Amino acid sequence: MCKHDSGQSLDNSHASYCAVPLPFFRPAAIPRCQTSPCSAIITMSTSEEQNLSAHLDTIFKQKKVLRSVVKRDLKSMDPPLRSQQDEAIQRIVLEAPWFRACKRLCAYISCSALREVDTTQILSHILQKPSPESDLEMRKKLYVPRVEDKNRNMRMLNISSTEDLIANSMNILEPAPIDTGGNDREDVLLADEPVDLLLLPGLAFDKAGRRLGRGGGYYDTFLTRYQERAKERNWKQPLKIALSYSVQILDEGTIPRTPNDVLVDALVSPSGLIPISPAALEICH
Ligand SMILES: Nc1nc2c(c(=O)[nH]1)N(C=O)[C@@H](CNc1ccc(C(=O)N[C@@H](CCC(=O)O)C(=O)O)cc1)CN2
Ligand SMILES: Nc1ncnc2c1ncn2[C@@H]1O[C@H](COP(=O)(O)OP(=O)(O)OP(=O)(O)O)[C@@H](O)[C@H]1O
Repeated sequence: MCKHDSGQSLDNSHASYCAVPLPFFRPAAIPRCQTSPCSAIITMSTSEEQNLSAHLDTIFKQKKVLRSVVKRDLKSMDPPLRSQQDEAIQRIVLEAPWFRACKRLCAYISCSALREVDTTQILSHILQKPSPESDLEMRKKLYVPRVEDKNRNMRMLNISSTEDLIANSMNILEPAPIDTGGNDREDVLLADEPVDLLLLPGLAFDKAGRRLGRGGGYYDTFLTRYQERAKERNWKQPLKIALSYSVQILDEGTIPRTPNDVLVDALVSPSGLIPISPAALEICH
């Protein structure tokens, strides 16, 4: 479990769930994890189930409203300011000791139509062809997202070149499941070695680690699965670092949260790294 410097719990099962507390809502009755067997059988009466479902509906509606507000703000961002922030964020990542030291990572392929923080320079840096004198040890292994279906299933597959990418139906570049040699690409959830770092996209964030995604549940599902695997194998948990324009950082308490929402460890904004969890505070020292 992570603790804020304020002492607030960052454990996904214990932190507060939503912006608007509802008196009938009983967090203890919520299944903690829907992707792995639960240790306790939770029984709810029909009326409790109805209350829970109504409560979750309210949160999803609040998220939907917030998404449209943030999308509007992103749309009205001045293009030169956006480029300046894209540059600053990528420079901060590329120069950071936690990025330089990382050996394996998952990162998103930014989509300009979605007005996401650009990752082009970060990806080019990782994928650049090694010169004869460059140290092979310095190379990083990169995994990028591939949406498998509309049921929250997303895999992170290994690529070694941007030529491995093709646009999907949402016009986001992603890898084909088979490489040019006819082999299955390595799936990070099946890999024998852990990743150190996850660079995450999102629509909005706060300084308590909350993250508002695009509503597909892909990232929260993937993060839960990966963290379970790391726990089973006694691996160090990777740092979850989200890249955010200034306008995407909202006041604490504004982003509604359900039990499935995974908190991030830190944000990179144009003004620098914003550490949130103890693991992130550690990398600052
Ligand atoms: N660059 C990038 N890759 C990613 C994600 C992402 O957020 N960014 N994903 C993260 O999950 C997954 C894809 N999920 C996506 C979910 C929604 C939309 C999208 O276009 N949403 C529209 C709204 C569509 C609607 O409401 O019907 C939008 O946000 O404007 C795109 C990707 C995997 N790859
Ligand atoms: N770990 C999970 N297990 C089961 N369902 C999940 C999980 N994570 C999210 N979901 C479901 O996915 C749907 C979308 O969730 P939500 O609106 O919170 O997505 P999001 O956080 O915006 O998207 P993303 O996770 O892709 O960034 C919801 O129905 C939610 O209950």
